[in-house]
Amino acid sequence: MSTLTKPKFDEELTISNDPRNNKDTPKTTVYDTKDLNLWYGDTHALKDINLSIYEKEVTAIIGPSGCGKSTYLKTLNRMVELVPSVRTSGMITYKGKSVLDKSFKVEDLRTKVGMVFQKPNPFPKSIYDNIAYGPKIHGIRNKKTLDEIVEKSLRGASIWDEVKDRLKENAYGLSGGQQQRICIARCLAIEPDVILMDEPTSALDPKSTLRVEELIHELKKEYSIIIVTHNMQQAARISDRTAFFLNGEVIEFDETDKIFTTPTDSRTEDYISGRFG
Ligand SMILES: Nc1ncnc2c1ncn2[C@@H]1O[C@H](COP(=O)(O)OP(=O)(O)OP(=O)(O)O)[C@@H](O)[C@H]1O
Repeated sequence: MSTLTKPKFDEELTISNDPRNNKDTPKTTVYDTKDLNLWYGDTHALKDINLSIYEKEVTAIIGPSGCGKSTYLKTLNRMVELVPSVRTSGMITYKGKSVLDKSFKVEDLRTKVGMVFQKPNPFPKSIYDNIAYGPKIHGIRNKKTLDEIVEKSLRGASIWDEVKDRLKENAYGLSGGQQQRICIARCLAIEPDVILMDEPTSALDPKSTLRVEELIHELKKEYSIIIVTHNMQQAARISDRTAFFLNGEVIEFDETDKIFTTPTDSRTEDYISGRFG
């Protein structure tokens, strides 16, 4: 069987006392998905999805094109509602609250759940204003508070040192990799619990990809991260758990090491060893 080994970041070797590494410690879930189905008109895009997303972990979603990865991610923050033909059944809870229930205000959900997209999409504004935008919308006007949020968010996204002397410059003047970290900083500025990432490095060069992967590894100390990726080495490198989607179904969901070394389902094995997809 061809499998991928999971290279360790240096730091992982030093956190063996972390209670999250103790298999006997019950983990807290942020999202629970039960029997979720989703249709775009007649297209049955998600079928009986059951998944738990654990706090302060990186969960990777892998699978071939069109298997429903992005749809699932966009269901978690209700972006999928923007498509008029969408229908759902089943249940998603975020910290016990029913996400798909219309009484859960989408604005409240989005202050807790940030999203980073495949293509870096900074606003055509200064670096500073990109980060301050969300907090301003939430009513923060005090310049000193905004300055602090901007610095903290840019530091959190590992880009402060690169941009601290050019905060008034347009974010479009940055490289693609820097723009993506600005988008991550913009997401951190609203102090979310969860960060959804839809192929966040697929438009980046290998060096920028590594920076973002290292950043994700840092961010999971504070945030729960769900990442859709086509890059199986990336999933193996950075995630704690992996869900393998195929034709709208979750075929297997387990600890990443298990998925990439001893998968239970032969379809998972075929996919991770490159036999299809
Ligand atoms: N807005 C939409 N309207 C109708 N069908 C859609 C829409 N978006 C996605 N679909 C369909 O839903 C299914 C799942 O698509 P989705 O984009 O979630 O897959 P994916 O696994 O993220 O694919 P990729 O890896 O190519 O991004 C596909 O059959 C797709 O054609």
